[in-house]
Amino acid sequence: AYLQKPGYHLIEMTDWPESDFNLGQVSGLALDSNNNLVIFHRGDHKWGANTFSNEHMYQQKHLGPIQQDTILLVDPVKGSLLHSTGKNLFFMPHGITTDKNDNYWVTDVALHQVFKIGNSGDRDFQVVLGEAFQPGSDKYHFCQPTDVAIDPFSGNVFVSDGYCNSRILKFSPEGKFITQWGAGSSDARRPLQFNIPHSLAFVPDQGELCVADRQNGRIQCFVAESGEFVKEIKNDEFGGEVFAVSYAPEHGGLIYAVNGESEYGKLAPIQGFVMNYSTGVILDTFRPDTKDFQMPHDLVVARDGTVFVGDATTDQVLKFASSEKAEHRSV
Ligand SMILES: O=C(N[C@@H](O)C(=O)O)c1ccccc1
Repeated sequence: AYLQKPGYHLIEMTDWPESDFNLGQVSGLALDSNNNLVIFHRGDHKWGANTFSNEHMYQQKHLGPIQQDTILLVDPVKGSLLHSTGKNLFFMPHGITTDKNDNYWVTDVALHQVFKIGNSGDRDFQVVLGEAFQPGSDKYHFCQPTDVAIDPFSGNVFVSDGYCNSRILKFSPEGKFITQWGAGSSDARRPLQFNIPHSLAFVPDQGELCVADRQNGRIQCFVAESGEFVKEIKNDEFGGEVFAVSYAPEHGGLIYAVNGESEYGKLAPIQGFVMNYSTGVILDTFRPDTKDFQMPHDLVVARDGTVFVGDATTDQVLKFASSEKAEHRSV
């Protein structure tokens, strides 16, 4: 019940991490079944204005795949490196999640593909969806897919597709197409319209899937089984763009989000939000202690309530804990 107590507030743990991970652009974060932190980053590859053609074709194949390990497993308390993998596999990492066997499911916006890989990083992908470097919008092609979420009960796989397709697809655990929903538009009033579905969060206690509808500056939630629209969560404090969303079942259900700088300029401070899932009411906002967020790109919430945020411009992962907990720490 720490949330209801006055004085609850997430503050940055400025002494975390203890190690320097030499991160590139941090695109995705996940947690494994031990609540270890998984970081998906781009090494020396950067997504800039000329990285893709107007037809969404990746322009830097000649650079080859990223030579650094792109998937890091990190101790959430100390911030020490436990394991790293994923070198020579990816060109432009984006989203990452884990399934109940701690396999990694990732998206690569340059490859326009989704992969399931074992956490030992063995090169043999267990599932590959999409055609390498080939954007498309049928059941077998994506266009800059942004994230993956797994239903822990059925093992079904959800893909947010993406920068240039504006839809959600659902696959079986083995990667067999089941269904899809959504359409593209910047019409921020109508349900099922997306303008960059950018991040996914599965809500296990409701059997729902929430989507950060980035350029529409809102979160849309759906029945995971059918894709039926359930609700929209939108707050003026989002300022026009919502980059990432994460869910925690504690305290009746909390949904977390980070916003982004709107294309119309900085309409609101860039920060994290803690919201009551059923009402959408903001319970807390949080931002770094000293340096501002630049492009908070993904976030995850650990079982103990600590929050990790990956920033794709400062190339950092920041850790936040409730001030009460932090006070215990400082004693
Ligand atoms: O949004 C962009 N990138 C981030 O989301 C990301 O790096 O994933 C982007 C869009 C156009 C050009 C360059 C970058």
